Parts: sequence; structure tokens; C-alpha cells
Amino acid sequence: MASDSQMMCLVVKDCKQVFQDMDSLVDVGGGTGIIANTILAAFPHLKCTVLDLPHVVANMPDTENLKYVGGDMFHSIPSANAILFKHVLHNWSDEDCAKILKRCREAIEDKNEGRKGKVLIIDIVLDRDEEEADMTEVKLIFDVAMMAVATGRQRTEKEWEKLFIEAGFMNYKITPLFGLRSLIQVFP
Ligand SMILES: C[S@@+](CC[C@H](N)C(=O)[O-])C[C@H]1O[C@@H](n2cnc3c(N)ncnc32)[C@H](O)[C@@H]1O
Ligand SMILES: COc1c(-c2ccc(O)c(O)c2)oc2cc(O)cc(O)c2c1=O
Repeated sequence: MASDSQMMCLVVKDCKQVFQDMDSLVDVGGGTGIIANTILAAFPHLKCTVLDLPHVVANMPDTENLKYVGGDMFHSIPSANAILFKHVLHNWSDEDCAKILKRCREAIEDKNEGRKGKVLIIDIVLDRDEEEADMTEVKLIFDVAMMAVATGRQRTEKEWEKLFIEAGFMNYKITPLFGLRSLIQVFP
């Protein structure tokens, strides 16, 4: 998982505009900060926070631009312009994702400036039109794996869309990445 996170180098390189116009980002379920550090290397002006379970971040030292918060995404997510989830939401049921996405809406609302941020999701999107059959097969194997090891699942675009709308988001944009995954930007 840690080495896979280095694929973020390519995401950051290919999707510069996604990170350019923000000041702050929270990586939810960001573990030991590999993804956050990769993003910071390309965008050092950002203030990043990694939110993960207390025992995961207990011994992680903060740096000038990267802070570790031990907590629970179901209860509260620190405020920021963007909230990132890489390989997190596929571990959770629709009901759980709805709760998490509601916490995101609270986290990206800037009450003083009336500005609203966005949610970034890196995960599998099943049944993309342009996709080859063998790619779909591998994605479905991951779907079965997620159901076996957690209460989660892989989702089609329609299933993602339903989650976003039910959580009060207005719009989204899917950018396919290399391999199996896509970047989904979700806007309030
Ligand atoms: C599958 S890992 C993904 C790690 C990382 N985002 C990546 O792509 O390498 C899921 C992460 O979510 C964290 N997590 C699980 N439940 C959580 C919760 N309630 N609040 C915050 N983080 C949680 C786990 O500790 C773990 O680090
Ligand atoms: C489906 O997610 C992908 C994972 C993954 C593995 C284990 C987990 O607990 C997860 O939550 C996610 O890992 C990889 C690794 C790769 O090199 C390529 C991939 O496409 C994926 C996933 O899509």
C-alpha cells in the first residue's frame, strides 16, 4: 500500500490544476503521510493534515506544513479547502459513506468567506464506457475482496453519483488515472 501511494507522484504531475488553487488539504485515512508528503513536495505552499485513527498517527512528528490528527472521520474532519480519500471509501457501506461525506461538507464550508471547497476521491469506478473487459474483471475481483474483508464495495459511476447527491453535493468530475483507478472531484 505504501509503495502504491507513490503513484500519487504521477497524479500530482498529471492533475496539477486539481491542487493548484487550494491552501489546505486533509488526507483522511492518510496513514503515515506518504501521500500528503508527495503532494507537499509538489505544492509546498499547502497546509496539510493527515487524519487517521489515534494509534496509527500516535508517533508521527508534525512538520511545518504537515500536521497529524488522531481521530475518527465519522465524528469530525478538520476544516480545509480539500478533503482527500485514497482507497478509503471503498471499505465502507453506502450508509457509512453518507455519514463520512456529511462530515466532509461541514469541513469544506468556510463560514467566514462563504467559500466552499471540494472532496477528492481516488478509487475504482466500475463500468466506465471506454473500458476494456479485462480491466472490468480485475475491478470486480477487487469488489469481491472489499466485500470479503470489509463492509465495502467498488462502485459504478451511477452508484458514486447517488452517494454524492444524497450527501448534498451538487456536482462531480471523474478523471481516469492510469491502471484501475480514477480521481473523482466532488463539489458542494
Ligand atoms: C486502506 S487504508 C488506505 C491508506 C491510504 N489512504 C493509502 O491509500 O495508502 C485505510 C485507512 O483508513 C484509516 N481509517 C479507518 N477507519 C478510520 C476512521 N474511522 N477515521 C479515520 N481513519 C480511519 C485506516 O487506519 C487506514 O490508514
Ligand atoms: C481497490 O483498491 C486498490 C488497492 C487496495 C489494496 C488494499 C486495500 O486495503 C485497499 O483499501 C486498496 O491496491 C491497489 C494496488 C495497486 O498497485 C493498484 C491498484 O489499482 C490498487 C487498488 O485499486
